Amino acid sequence: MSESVDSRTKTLNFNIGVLGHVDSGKTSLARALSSTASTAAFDKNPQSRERGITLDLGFSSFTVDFPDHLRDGEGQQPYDNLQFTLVDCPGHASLIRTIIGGAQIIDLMMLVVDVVKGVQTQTAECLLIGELTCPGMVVILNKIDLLPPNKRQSAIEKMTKRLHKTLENTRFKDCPVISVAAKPGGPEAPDTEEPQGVSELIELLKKQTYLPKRNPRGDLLMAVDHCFSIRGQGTVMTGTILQGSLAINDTVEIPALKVTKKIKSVQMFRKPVSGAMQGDRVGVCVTQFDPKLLERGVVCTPGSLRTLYAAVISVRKIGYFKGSLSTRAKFHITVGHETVMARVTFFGLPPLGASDTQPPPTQPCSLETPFTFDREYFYHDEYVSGQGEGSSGPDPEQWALLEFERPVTCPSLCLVIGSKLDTDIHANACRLAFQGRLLQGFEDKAYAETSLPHLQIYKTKYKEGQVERVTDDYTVIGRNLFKKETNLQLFVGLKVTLSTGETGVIEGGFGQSGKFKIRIQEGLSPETKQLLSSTSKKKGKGGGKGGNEEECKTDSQPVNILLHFKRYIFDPHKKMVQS
Ligand SMILES: Nc1nc2c(ncn2[C@@H]2O[C@H](COP(=O)(O)OP(=O)(O)OP(=O)(O)O)[C@@H](O)[C@H]2O)c(=O)[nH]1
Repeated sequence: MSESVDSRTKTLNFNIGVLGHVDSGKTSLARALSSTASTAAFDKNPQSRERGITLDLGFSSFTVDFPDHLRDGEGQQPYDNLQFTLVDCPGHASLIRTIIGGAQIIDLMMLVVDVVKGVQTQTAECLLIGELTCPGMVVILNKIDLLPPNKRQSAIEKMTKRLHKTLENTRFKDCPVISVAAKPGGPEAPDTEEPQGVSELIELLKKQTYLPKRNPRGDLLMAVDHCFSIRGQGTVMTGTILQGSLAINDTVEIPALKVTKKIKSVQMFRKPVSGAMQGDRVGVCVTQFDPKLLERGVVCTPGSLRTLYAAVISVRKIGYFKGSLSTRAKFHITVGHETVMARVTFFGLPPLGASDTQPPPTQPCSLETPFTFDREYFYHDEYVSGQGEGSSGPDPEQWALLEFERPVTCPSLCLVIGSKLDTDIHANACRLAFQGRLLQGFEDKAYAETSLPHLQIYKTKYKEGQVERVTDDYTVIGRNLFKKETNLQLFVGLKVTLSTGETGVIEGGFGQSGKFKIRIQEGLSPETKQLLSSTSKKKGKGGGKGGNEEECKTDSQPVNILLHFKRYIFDPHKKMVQS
């Protein structure tokens, strides 16, 4: 390792996400906390300043002494100091895609709540995103200067209690709540006005810091959030290394542009370094390309990411989502760092007793072993289970097939969030619908024919009709099972059961009105014949092959016909199989 890398490894970089409802004071707080601003910190985007809201992720950092509790057993500290990188996420509801992307690179989340307004819609969504993506959280009650001094303490205590109640059923039920005034006096106040509670907050953040797992090995994956060019030098991409490491002279791929580039230099918070690894926030200068082509995206080891047209994911419903998860419906799918529309087919194993032909999968899904589907699975019409509050990890019982509207580039096993972003943002409703992990991706456009030969998703259907009349001891005519327009050919050969116990096989249609002929293999029992003839018996005019035999026509339909079959929702071979 070179000297500069050695000196770099002495600083632990810890990423803190700043999330919360619009205008809760996230940017003000990041500004109050930070000493060193990176390229995009503090709403430098001119449009952002014009609109007074954060439009993109902002990054800034400050360095503190290495916390005592992170020293090893002998009192040695593995790093010289601790650098907090703040990832200021936009609060506006329309920017939720950016928030989800930002949340995936953080080690700790600061949830900023306006102490006067309490938990608002986006506060709740951010809390949920934090639950899905982030190991720890600190709640910041901001704008305490707006509370009258004589009631301040009691108001803070009341709000803290309320928040703990909100967090009761989440992973963050014991998380600390601290109050501050990031910008006392608001926008009109002079910058000389000192923020309140910020040094206490820094102490709290130090206490909450843990040694994040950083692994320099494996393929490189870097989330790029900004891109610009430097005349005469090249194009700089800034972002966070999510996986692996990089070094000067490495060749990296930019999958969105389908190009590879050589790394010319690397910087961490304006200091040149020769390399960086997982968890580090870097600026990487590569050989020139037009920065406008890559506003956001990923950079990786050449060939390590796949472009997927479809995927199978583990899936769990988000308890706060009030809408229905209808299968074959379209959802916004955030997969890795991209959000695209996809058609979603939910499926799971058959409920116990529903089928005796479906053994459980030999290889339950896990984060380590990609899942392969080698048998048929039961299909759920409407996905209803998983009432938990968005806890992470795959649900071994339920999956979904995603068919993307445009191909996505992502790492395997990455987080997937399904949402209904077209829901009215003023509707005060949670838009995040389900979460999961990507288990199997399909790179082939014609995946249904080639890549998914074994995945069949079906639905068990029950239909009930009635015997209309008997034509002979071995044949009855049924009705009310199919519509006039149903293609009866699809049902020929399927087994039916009569409510009197006999079994039969659908032989074909009878006439034009959806009636059908059933062959009773063992023949009708005398009791059934009696039943069918007793209700209302008319002398037939003869018909069918047994034209000379007695024909019975019933008016009150005493004998029902039960048909139980599998209808395939997804089947590359498009066949219909009876269970
Ligand atoms: N009185 C008072 N006003 C504050 C405080 N902190 C922030 N503000 C004001 O609240 C408004 C919003 O602050 P920002 O920091 O832009 O809020 P934000 O959460 O980053 O906003 P978005 O990123 O657009 O969601 C600004 O007018 C700030 O001056 C505070 O502690 N007290």
